[in-house]
Amino acid sequence: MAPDALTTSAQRDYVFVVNPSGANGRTGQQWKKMMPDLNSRLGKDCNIHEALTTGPLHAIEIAREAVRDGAAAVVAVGGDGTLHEVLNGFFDDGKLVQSREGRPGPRTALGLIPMGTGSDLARHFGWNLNDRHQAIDRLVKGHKRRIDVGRVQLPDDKVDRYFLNVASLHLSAKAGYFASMYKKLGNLCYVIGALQAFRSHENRDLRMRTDGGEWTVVPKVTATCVGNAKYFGGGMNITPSADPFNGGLEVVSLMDYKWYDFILKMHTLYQGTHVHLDKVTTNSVQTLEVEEVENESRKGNVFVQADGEHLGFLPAKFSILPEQLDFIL
Ligand SMILES: Nc1ncnc2c1ncn2[C@@H]1O[C@H](COP(=O)(O)OP(=O)(O)OP(=O)(O)O)[C@@H](O)[C@H]1O
Repeated sequence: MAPDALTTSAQRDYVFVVNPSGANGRTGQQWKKMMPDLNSRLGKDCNIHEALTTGPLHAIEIAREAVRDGAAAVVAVGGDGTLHEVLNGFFDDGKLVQSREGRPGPRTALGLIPMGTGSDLARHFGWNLNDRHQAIDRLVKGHKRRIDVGRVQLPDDKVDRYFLNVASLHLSAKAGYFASMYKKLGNLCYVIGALQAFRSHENRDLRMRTDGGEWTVVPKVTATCVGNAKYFGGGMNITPSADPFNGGLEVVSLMDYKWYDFILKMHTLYQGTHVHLDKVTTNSVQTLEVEEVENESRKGNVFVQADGEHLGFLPAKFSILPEQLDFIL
């Protein structure tokens, strides 16, 4: 990774966006422990910049500034929520952010040191969770691959949102919304979130269309999950055929699930075998649009999430943007 003579200083900048509150504060502690090793192994070839977030959405601003400055890489240090925010910093006003001077040369790459509660993207790649030596090895090797990015558009929200893992709607999105309130309890937060979401849940008929085709009414939807990668909810293999390098999204819908279905079939969600069951459909798409059925009395309360972050409510459009970024593998 020796810098060549034409490389500017900014093009050697590695900006680490650290959420000190991630994983109930463990991210901040682990980050401090790994700094000496990181400096000694990466510091001779790169300028290491540490940026601690001060609250929600701050990581978006830090990442956007770093990309504008032409940094070599922006590395999210934390969970999927921090990665989600850093990813969103690569985009502005519906487009990829360009470096200020439109400098030729290497584009800013996206990296991840997974230190969150769920760390579901790390599971997709089979990385050891919270293994800081392995994470530093990856950065030192610097192997990159163009990765697809998922996009969610909510008409009421002027800002598009981007995701790497899984976006979803209805029960799973509501469960994620509640789970985020119980992160102090570690992975148990997902179980409590699901129980709380179920209390007020009702399966709903929803209108959907894929790839700009005909609208159809899908009956009694419990949850629809749109995967760029496989995992959500701290290890559920919800979209088991999803691949962030194949230019498509895997859509999995659970229909007419009752509370006891989750108890009896929970293990299939972790194994990824639920897609072979009745009441589950799976589909490979480029775009999916979903809206509520007209004339329903209960409107406006179908939750939408991406990468575990609550985005809002239906209607929503999900699409794939192939090969958007260099991702450090
Ligand atoms: N300094 C901060 N103080 C409080 N919250 C923060 C801060 N910085 C970021 N956040 C918020 O913390 C949330 C969760 O962060 P993160 O994803 O890193 O950890 P996690 O939730 O423990 O892990 P995972 O998402 O993998 O389950 C994000 O939604 C982010 O907006």
